[in-house]
Amino acid sequence: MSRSPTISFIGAGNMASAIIGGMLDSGFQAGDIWVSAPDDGHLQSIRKRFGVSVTTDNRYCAQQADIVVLAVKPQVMGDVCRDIAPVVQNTRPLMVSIAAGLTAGTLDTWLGGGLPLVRVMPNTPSLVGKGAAGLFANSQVKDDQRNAVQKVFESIGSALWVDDENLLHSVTALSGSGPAYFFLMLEALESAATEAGIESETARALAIQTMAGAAEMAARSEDDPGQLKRNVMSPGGTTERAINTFEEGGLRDLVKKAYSAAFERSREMSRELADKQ
Ligand SMILES: NC(=O)C1=CN([C@@H]2O[C@H](COP(=O)(O)OP(=O)(O)OC[C@H]3O[C@@H](n4cnc5c(N)ncnc54)[C@H](O)[C@@H]3O)[C@@H](O)[C@H]2O)C=CC1
Ligand SMILES: O=C(O)[C@@H]1CCC=N1
Repeated sequence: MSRSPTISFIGAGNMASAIIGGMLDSGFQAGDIWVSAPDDGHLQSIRKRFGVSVTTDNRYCAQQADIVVLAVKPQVMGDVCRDIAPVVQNTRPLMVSIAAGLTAGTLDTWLGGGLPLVRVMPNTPSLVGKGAAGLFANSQVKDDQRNAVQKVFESIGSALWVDDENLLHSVTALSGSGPAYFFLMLEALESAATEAGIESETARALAIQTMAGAAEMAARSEDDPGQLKRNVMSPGGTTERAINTFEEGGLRDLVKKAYSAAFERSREMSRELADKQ
């Protein structure tokens, strides 16, 4: 693929929008991108927002592409794959699935077998070029295809390959679902501060800047997060009180439980969805 690849997205929702928005910001061309979905608000909004080509015909969309990104909910993936299978068996693009839980083996069966397929677990901060994605390639994927998909996901954040597909359950529980964990923390902080009397806009701005600043420091610092935390905790001061409150309230156990719940749900989905569709 020496020219820019044509990339088709099947599905026009949150994650497709985040990836496309990030790609366009980093220099990919709207003219190289196709999107298909039922004629709903998603499809129209993606067309208006990004100027990409859209269609309600998944087969036509898939036919345009060197890379087909499957960006529908796992529950409808079986129908979508079986519908486009005759087309992609003929054109043989690189297939990329971003669905949680669905294994490369299940997808390959639905797509008629033998196609190069990469599973990616991305996340929504891809929209602002700060995504974190885990990638797994099946044995049909050639080096140039691996490089092409890496280029897409590196253009919107970091892209790390895993050799064992099972590790994608962990990636899902960590960085796939992870943005929501931090948004929850923002919500909770904002509401605590608002109840204590700060205007909600001010509270939100301070909380967001604090989270962004802490993340940037953790990324740049040679100290581990524990040390960075201790640097804020003046003995007998305010942070110490708050951190003790978190520890006594069992925050670490709660985080472990939430992580395991997401991990187990990812495994459960791979079994359930393979049987059902
Ligand atoms: N939202 C997130 O943070 C992440 C989502 N994912 C995965 O991305 C995939 C999409 O998730 P979201 O974007 O959040 O869902 P969404 O519900 O926002 O988008 C799904 C899209 O699929 C379209 N669609 C429904 N039926 C279709 C069909 N038969 N043919 C073509 N398009 C169809 C809908 O119109 C919609 O545009 C899921 O498989 C999910 O597991 C992966 C990582 C993160
Ligand atoms: O909640 C979900 O199932 C998807 C996968 C990771 C983030 N959203």
